[in-house]
Amino acid sequence: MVPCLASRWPARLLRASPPCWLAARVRGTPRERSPRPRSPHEAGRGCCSASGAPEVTLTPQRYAVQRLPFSAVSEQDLAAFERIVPGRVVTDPDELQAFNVDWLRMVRGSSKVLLRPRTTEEVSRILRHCHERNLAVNPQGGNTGMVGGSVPVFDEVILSTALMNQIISFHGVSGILVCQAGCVLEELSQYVEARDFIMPLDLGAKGSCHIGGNVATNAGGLRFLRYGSLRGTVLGLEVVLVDGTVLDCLTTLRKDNTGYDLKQLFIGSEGTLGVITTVSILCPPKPKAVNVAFLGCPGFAEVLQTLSTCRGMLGEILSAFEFMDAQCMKLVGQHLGLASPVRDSPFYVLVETAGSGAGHDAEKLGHFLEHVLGSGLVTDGTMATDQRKAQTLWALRERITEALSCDGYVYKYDLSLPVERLYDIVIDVRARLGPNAKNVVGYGHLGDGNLHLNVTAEAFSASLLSSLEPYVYAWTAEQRGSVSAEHGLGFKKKDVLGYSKPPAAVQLMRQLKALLDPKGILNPYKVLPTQA
Ligand SMILES: O=C(O)CC[C@@H](O)C(=O)O
Ligand SMILES: [Zn+2]
Repeated sequence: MVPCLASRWPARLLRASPPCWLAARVRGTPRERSPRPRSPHEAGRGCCSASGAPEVTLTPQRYAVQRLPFSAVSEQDLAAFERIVPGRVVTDPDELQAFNVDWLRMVRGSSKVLLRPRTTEEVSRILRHCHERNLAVNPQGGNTGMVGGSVPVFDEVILSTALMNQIISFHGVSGILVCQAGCVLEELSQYVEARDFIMPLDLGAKGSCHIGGNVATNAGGLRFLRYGSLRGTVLGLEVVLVDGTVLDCLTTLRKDNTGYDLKQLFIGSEGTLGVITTVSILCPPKPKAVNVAFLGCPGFAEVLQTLSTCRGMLGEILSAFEFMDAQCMKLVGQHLGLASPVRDSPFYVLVETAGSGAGHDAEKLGHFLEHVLGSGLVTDGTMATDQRKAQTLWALRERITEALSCDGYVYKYDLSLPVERLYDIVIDVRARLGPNAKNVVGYGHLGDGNLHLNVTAEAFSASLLSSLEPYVYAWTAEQRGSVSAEHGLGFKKKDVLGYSKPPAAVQLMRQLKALLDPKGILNPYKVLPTQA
């Protein structure tokens, strides 16, 4: 058994933490949420022990990366920070540990200082100081990213948005929410749901992730199929530029065609171009009826036909279409003790509908189920109309990441592929690795053409990595897919940008970076490929 160390979390997260066996990171209907997501290493009945796990290897020891010639934080800098954010400068190494290590415990920096501003003005003064002093800065939200973008690589100053957690306004007719970047997604969900709206995005990490981090990484998640990308639902942003300038593009307008849409530069830029401090976002009305069906399919061809049938028969009420293979299901059972109500299928799909008429939706779903069962596309299935059962079904999908982390070292790939080829790469990689891998699994947001290909092994192995990379990236590029569908590039994927973007695009990205951050102090070593 691979030991999973109970990871250290920021105090607010630990306070919110229920006992691990209770804290099912379930999703269910939009009405009720789990208290917080857990690190895979503090979760999972039976899989995690609090002792015996090795310290996470320092990033520069595992990866070839050289510290850039930034200044080191001095006593004078600490005194200046103390004047800007009095009592909110953290230098205690024990406290800093959780902020230096990523959620998956795969990368570790060695920052000596964490700053906790409350206002845009404080962020502006911090950045102005760091810019003048040539100090590198790592903006950090809930630290739930998957690609090592949210923690320092070396000794960057960590700028946490955790205390920037105020809701500024909510408009009950338009559904437009304006809030600070450090608001936790789940808390925003609860706030707008009490007013009959929902957030346009939902993620397994909702209990910890910050809306500013979601926007900075253009997070996808479970509602993408229905409500689309944050690039469409974010209406405005306030961003602090590297020299401390506050860029107020915080419009709440649905339509605004005046010049370049500057906010799009910061959405998905992972904190490398500016620090997002306030977000204006459009929330859809809360659906009145939510149903979840969990189905077993005899093959991937049938999964695809079920998706087409779903689109045709459920139309406007379809709100999620997720798939997972039998290996995923085996791991959630083995490591988390979750039993699937549908068994012995090579593939499973989770279909969610969300609409405004319970009777109408149930009738549509009923006809759909009758059809897919009758035609053999689906061999077995179960349906939930009540919230508790729906949550249990969602947990089978949402907790796969956690189960994988309990299985060993995980090599993660987050690919956009044409749906008809989407599972071929899983079969291919499984054959390629043979017994060198423990498990090779495929799951993800099939409705969005997004595969999560994950490979587990007892421990990190450079030779296994070399069998996977660049093979997986080249395979994806051949299909004109994306090497990062929704997780971003961060530190771990920055050098594979070229598989999804042409040299001219990468060059333009470098020029934008140089324009907005000429000293390169904002989240360095992330997003853009290392230059020779
Ligand atoms: O762990 C992963 O690879 C995927 C995580 C997340 O994007 C999900 O869809 O569950
Ligand atoms: Zn995902």
